[in-house]
Amino acid sequence: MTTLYLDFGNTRVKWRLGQKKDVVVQEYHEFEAWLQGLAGQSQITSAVVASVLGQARQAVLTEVVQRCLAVPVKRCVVTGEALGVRCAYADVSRLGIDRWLAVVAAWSREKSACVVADLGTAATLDFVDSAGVHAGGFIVSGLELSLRGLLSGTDNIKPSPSGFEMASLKPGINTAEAVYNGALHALVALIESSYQNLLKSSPEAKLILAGGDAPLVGSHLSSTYELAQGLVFDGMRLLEQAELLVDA
Ligand SMILES: Nc1ncnc2c1ncn2[C@@H]1O[C@H](COP(=O)(O)OP(=O)(O)OP(=O)(O)O)[C@@H](O)[C@H]1O
Ligand SMILES: CC(C)(CO)[C@@H](O)C(=O)NCCC(=O)O
Ligand SMILES: [K+]
Repeated sequence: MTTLYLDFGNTRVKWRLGQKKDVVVQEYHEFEAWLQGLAGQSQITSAVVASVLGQARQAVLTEVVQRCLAVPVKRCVVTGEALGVRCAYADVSRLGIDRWLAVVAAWSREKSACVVADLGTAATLDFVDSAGVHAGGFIVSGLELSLRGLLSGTDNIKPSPSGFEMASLKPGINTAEAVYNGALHALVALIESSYQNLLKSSPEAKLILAGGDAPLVGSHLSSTYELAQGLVFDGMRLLEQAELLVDA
């Protein structure tokens, strides 16, 4: 009995097999070929998907999973309450499933107030209190996307492509530093101020980072934080165990 857990993100697919802890990243253009290969070599008996994609793309990918694996496929959905966490959105179906899974997993683990920052294509911050009440959150552009947005909306910002690995929180003395450091600083400042604010009401609050840019952004934080890259997958397993999944 092995379950394949799939996280359909905006840029890439991530997956985890059974109880394994490592998360593997897959590009969409090679998804079907990869899945066929995996079907041949693993004893997969079911699949669980979490998707932030629109209905049409999600349906196509779900069909690919059903066709390649020929196993029951379940889907994670946001509910008003799950594992002691209460959702802040009035229309829970509008909250991104990745945010919900991360919040449910973080709170189940910590049982304390948390800021959960998922730093992917978009960067999201979600807040949950010590009673498991989700207070909502923020959605901003992730590092790459914020830079791309800036460059596409202006005519004469032309940085040399130095990359975020070189970035720091210092004011830039050339265009590349100004834009890369600016995007990094904006995200770091949002995380720090959000967390410091939560600490005022919940001194035991934790700061938890996930997503592709978590190690880089985390390295520039002065607050103490935990890296939890498998958070969305931990949430998938928790909803599965709680029998909160629906048929895909
Ligand atoms: N090999 C890589 N390819 C793409 N992005 C990467 C890679 N390594 C690190 N990153 C960084 O990770 C970020 C994307 O994060 P992540 O992989 O969590 O998002 P995603 O796959 O687009 O999924 P989601 O839609 O869930 O955010 C980018 O901003 C980029 O800077
Ligand atoms: C914000 C993203 C893109 C982050 O992956 C995703 O959670 C999403 O598409 N959310 C839907 C909008 C919302 O959460 O309010
Ligand atoms: K994500």
